[in-house]
Amino acid sequence: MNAPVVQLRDASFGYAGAAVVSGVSFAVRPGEVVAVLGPNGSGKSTVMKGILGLNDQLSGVLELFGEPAGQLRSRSRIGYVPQRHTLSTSVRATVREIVEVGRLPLRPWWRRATDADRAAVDAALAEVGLFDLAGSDVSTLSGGQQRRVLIARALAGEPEILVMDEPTAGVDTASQQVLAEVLRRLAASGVTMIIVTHELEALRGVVSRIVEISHGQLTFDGVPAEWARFQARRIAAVSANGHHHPSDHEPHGARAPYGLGPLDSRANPVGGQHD
Ligand SMILES: Nc1ncnc2c1ncn2[C@@H]1O[C@H](COP(=O)(O)OP(=O)(O)OP(=O)(O)O)[C@@H](O)[C@H]1O
Repeated sequence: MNAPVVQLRDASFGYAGAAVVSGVSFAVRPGEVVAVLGPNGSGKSTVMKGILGLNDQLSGVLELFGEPAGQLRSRSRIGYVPQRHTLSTSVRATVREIVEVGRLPLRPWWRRATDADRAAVDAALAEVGLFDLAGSDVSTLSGGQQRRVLIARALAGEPEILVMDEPTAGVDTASQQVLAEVLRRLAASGVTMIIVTHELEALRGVVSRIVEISHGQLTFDGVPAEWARFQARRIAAVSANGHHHPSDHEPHGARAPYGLGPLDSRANPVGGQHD
């Protein structure tokens, strides 16, 4: 089997020396599409930023492409689509100009764009269905279209893995469906992806594995069918208890995702590790 693209072993990540997530172990293999689920504030973005080297790794192991992350020579091997990020309406740039930025890490600053750069930008625009809007001012695009511009910008760097933080959040249902279709096409063409999401339903058929982070810990790792069984057991546990007592550890206002009751660590089946 191919070496994992991402391998975490007992890893802890946080900010200013304080851990937000700890003891996280999972692997992402080539071609896998891993959804990262969990309640608000549970640490999903922190894990993503940890993989990208954007916060503190406090312990454990992070390997990228089979090597310790610190030895990664080219960050462009990882494409990142940040959270809840649309392009400012004050940006005066065309769709193509924004997507071209995704090529910059691949070429020295003094070198003009080559045919290969232009072809990669064209391919990225086509991949997200924005080729015909390449000359449009990004400020005239809808929120969903702007998300697709950001995905194209990441794809233009021809990354070996795409890390996306809530790519379908905050856009209307029709745009969400278009975005899901883009992700479905990318998945079908073998692109490895890690997708933080609250909208698993929109990504049905795209996601090949699910990882759940709850209260800074990994609480589930398995295929979608196992997740469905896990959720069914949770619902049964809630029904058996009659009602939900929020845990003392549950942050104020936090809810179990998808309206399925408390995140009950007793039902935790972590163990379907793929490393
Ligand atoms: N830059 C930062 N500095 C310090 N603490 C942070 C920083 N970013 C996030 N945190 C804290 O880390 C915890 C987890 O946040 P994180 O954004 O990883 O959660 P999340 O699961 O992605 O949440 P959401 O679903 O709301 O995006 C929160 O308590 C948050 O306040």
